[in-house]
Amino acid sequence: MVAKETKLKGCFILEPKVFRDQRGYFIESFNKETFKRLTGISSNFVQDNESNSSKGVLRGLHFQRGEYAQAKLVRVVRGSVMDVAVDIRPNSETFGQHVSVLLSGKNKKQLYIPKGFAHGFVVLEDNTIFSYKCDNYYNKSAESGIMYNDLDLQIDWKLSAEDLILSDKDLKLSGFKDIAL
Ligand SMILES: Cc1cn([C@H]2C[C@H](O)[C@@H](COP(=O)(O)OP(=O)(O)O[C@H]3O[C@@H](C)C(=O)[C@@H](O)[C@H]3O)O2)c(=O)[nH]c1=O
Repeated sequence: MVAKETKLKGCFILEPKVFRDQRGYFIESFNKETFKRLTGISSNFVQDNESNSSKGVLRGLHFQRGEYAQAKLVRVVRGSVMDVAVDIRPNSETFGQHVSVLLSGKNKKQLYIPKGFAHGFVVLEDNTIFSYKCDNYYNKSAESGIMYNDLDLQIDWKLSAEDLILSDKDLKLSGFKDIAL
């Protein structure tokens, strides 16, 4: 496993070592000790999630408020996405900035998104399986989000707006300036 911090402090791209043989491949998708050694972060993941999406699906930008905030370790098992993490930590030097990373079943990259970020992804291939760990439980009443195309965030989602598929909930999210932090 190798890890590299992004321009956003505490947000890391990780690449597991891939063991290939005649049967296929093997990776350690998460190892608490290795993760701590490479990032300095003592993780305490308590929930694993998985979603399957068609090309054009955009999920996000999501976060949970206050004490329910979640750090996430995200990856793609099959297919590909462009994954986006937005720094919404009010006192951060990079407040409002984002990183975009191509995550795919092929490159096996992972993104560690600390608490205090909004997260979303756009799916680039049909039948994409997205898998992630969270260090806090889902809490419906603490759910919040930012509209994916907010002009202040300037995120290039790669696909044109008419090809995107969003949930009704995500189509009603707030603007970046209107989120209560
Ligand atoms: C996220 C989540 C959803 N659900 C339920 C609620 C709802 O009925 C159904 C689908 O939920 P959503 O539409 O919120 O799923 P989705 O849009 O995939 O939400 C996810 O998006 C990405 C970008 C994230 O960062 C995640 O943290 C999460 O917010 O699943 C849970 O039971 N547990 C969970 O942890």
